[in-house]
Amino acid sequence: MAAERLWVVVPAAGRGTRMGADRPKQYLRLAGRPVLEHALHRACAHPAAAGAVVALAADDGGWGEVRPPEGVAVATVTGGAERCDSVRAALAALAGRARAEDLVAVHDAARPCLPRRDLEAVVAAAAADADGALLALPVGDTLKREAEGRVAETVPREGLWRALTPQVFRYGLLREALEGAAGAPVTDEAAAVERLGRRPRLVAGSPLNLKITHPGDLALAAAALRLLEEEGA
Ligand SMILES: Nc1ccn([C@@H]2O[C@H](COP(=O)(O)OP(=O)(O)OP(=O)(O)O)[C@@H](O)[C@H]2O)c(=O)n1
Ligand SMILES: C[C@](O)(CO)[C@H](O)COP(=O)(O)O
Repeated sequence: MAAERLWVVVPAAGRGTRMGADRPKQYLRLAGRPVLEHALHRACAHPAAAGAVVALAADDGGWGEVRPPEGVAVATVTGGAERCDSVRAALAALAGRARAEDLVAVHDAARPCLPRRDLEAVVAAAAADADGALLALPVGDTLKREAEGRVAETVPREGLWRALTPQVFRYGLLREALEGAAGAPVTDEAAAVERLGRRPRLVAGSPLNLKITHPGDLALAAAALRLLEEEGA
């Protein structure tokens, strides 16, 4: 990859309500360290990483426990009501430092098990594609739509993928997309970019890169992290 510059944005301003823990899930412990620390370090483990911005809740009480990644300066910004608002705030904080042609990787604080090879693959894909790229997984289960606790319909799964993160785009494109999507119900960066008529590339990622969302996910993430660390991945 030519001499690209990569900025890392980590939205970490959520409440983790679906987790139902005694603190926001990004501050639960995995291998003795905050979930957010694992996610941040793994998202910054790319040689082109020039800096990172982490979006925190206004009343965040845990950031002080997070050790900074080596060799990557990390700034913090106050996040917003929705994930897209937090990412938008982090992008605004990069104004004046990030050039329009720089790459930005947005990675959930709730995804602590990002394999290095997946980070490198999605960044390389975005560097080679003007529409950007995101890690994703093809749906492998039969999908049902629920209504009142029963099956309403079976949803055809052909061609369906689950979006993961990092999602990687050129800074100028991503800022334009998210500014233009203000108020729209976009739940990931790709959806905002798609609204501009772009078609980001899907990069098959590891199922270990799960988002800690529900109570059972923490144990899964602990097992996934052990696997990654055993493999040196
Ligand atoms: N206003 C928000 C909402 C979410 N996030 C971040 O976006 C990521 C993915 O969001 P999600 O899994 O939905 O986290 P929460 O919103 O905390 O979870 P919940 O919906 O269960 O409250 C998380 O790292 C979360 O911290 C954020 O930065 N700002
Ligand atoms: C960005 C994301 O992780 C891709 O699957 C997902 O959209 C986050 O959604 P959430 O509802 O904010 O967890």
